Amino acid sequence: MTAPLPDQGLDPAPTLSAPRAAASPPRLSFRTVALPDGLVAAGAGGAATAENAPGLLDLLTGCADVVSWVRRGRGLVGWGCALRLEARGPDRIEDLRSAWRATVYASWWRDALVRPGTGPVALGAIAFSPDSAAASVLIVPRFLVGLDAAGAWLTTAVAEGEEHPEVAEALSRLRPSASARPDVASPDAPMVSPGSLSEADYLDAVAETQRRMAVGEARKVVLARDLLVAPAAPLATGDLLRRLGTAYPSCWTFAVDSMVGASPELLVRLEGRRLVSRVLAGTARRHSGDAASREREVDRLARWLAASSKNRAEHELARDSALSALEPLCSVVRAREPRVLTLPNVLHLATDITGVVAGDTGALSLVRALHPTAAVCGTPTAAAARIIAEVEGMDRGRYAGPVGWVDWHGEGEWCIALRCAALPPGGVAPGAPARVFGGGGIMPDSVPSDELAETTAKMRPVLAALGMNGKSLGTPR
Ligand SMILES: C=C(O[C@H]1C=CC=C(C(=O)O)[C@@H]1O)C(=O)O
Repeated sequence: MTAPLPDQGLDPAPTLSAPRAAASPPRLSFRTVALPDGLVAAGAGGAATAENAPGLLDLLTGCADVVSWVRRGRGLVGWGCALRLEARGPDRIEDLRSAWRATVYASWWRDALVRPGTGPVALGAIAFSPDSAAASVLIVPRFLVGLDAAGAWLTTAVAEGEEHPEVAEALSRLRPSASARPDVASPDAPMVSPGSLSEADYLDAVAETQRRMAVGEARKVVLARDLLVAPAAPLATGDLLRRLGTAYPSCWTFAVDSMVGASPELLVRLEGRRLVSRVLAGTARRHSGDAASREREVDRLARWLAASSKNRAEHELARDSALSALEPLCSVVRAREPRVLTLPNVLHLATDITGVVAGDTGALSLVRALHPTAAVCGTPTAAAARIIAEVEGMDRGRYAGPVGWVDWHGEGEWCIALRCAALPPGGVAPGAPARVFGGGGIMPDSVPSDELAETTAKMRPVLAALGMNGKSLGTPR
């Protein structure tokens, strides 16, 4: 008998509204067990190593309904859904936080490892705007495999009273299914069509935003656009993730509720009482070329970026917004001097922040305080959010919202959902396009055509994973 695909044959998950779950929490049972050494390996981006053990992202080969949180080959991947909590509106983050807390209190678990990511864990994706039609969600996967420096584990989640699957059965689901199609890149280019705004509309939106900034309405506004991209052949979400993880190993390769991407921006990680955050804003676009010219280009761009007054001012506003959100919740918080972060497609100005939280503040409370930073909204926040709503012409859904995971005592790791796409249910295929997002901070002295090129450069990770080659991607200006 062939093993079923990991996301096949599982019962549909119960979906609960977060306020309902907070009032009458579901009772779940979790079980975490250590996995034998060598079963899963930490390949660079989550893909197989020389020893031939599958990487975390290899476990998702051919799968559609998956969750992922992988960086440098370590993290969490899962499939199936034991519980889905949903929230909407201005209180969506607090509603999810209290529903998760109530669920944890009502649940039971066995976890001999007690490490970050073991025991009860939920992965979440939160809408950028309180007015979004998209649900903000926390998902408890039925099977979750984790890998850290000390080894791998498996957590299973079932309703109270149900049997946990045998470890052997769960392990059989870990092996990439023999029936899964190998990930072969299609020779044909994907179909690309404009999303909510054409390129010309986006340039108009930038001009309108700058006009409003000139009369003092805001100092910085982050504007985004979307593209609809359908690959030439069906592409499993797991395969898309593996391509992202391999090309962008230093980013967080995420998948939650059909939002997939490789984000470089850490909104907040809370471990014990210590937090870490990495604010990104200010961008230089990389071009292609041979290895030597790429190296020279990185040096030149890094010097240019560090000296650019427009990018420094844009960065400072994002950094200040994160610091002022964190300060009231921390007994101490410190920011380093900005540095340049180099990624395969772009360079960013980056500020690393560390702190110690006061009281029993959890990761979701920090997320609520931080979102939206001026890296994705602007300054002042309310004015920038209003301009975005009026000028951008689209519902961002979960793009630019928080994405990450939270554990049983409120610790976890959250990024901003950037360099990402919203996939149709069931995954991308010809006729079923992904909605790919890219944005950038507009300043009074921004050059609109540069901002447009920057959005394309930021879409490159996902466009390339969807099969657009260098030529069809164009050379960013
Ligand atoms: C809004 C995005 O990027 C943000 C993060 C880093 C640099 C940014 C910038 O330079 O504009 C943006 O603030 C995006 O990737 O869609």
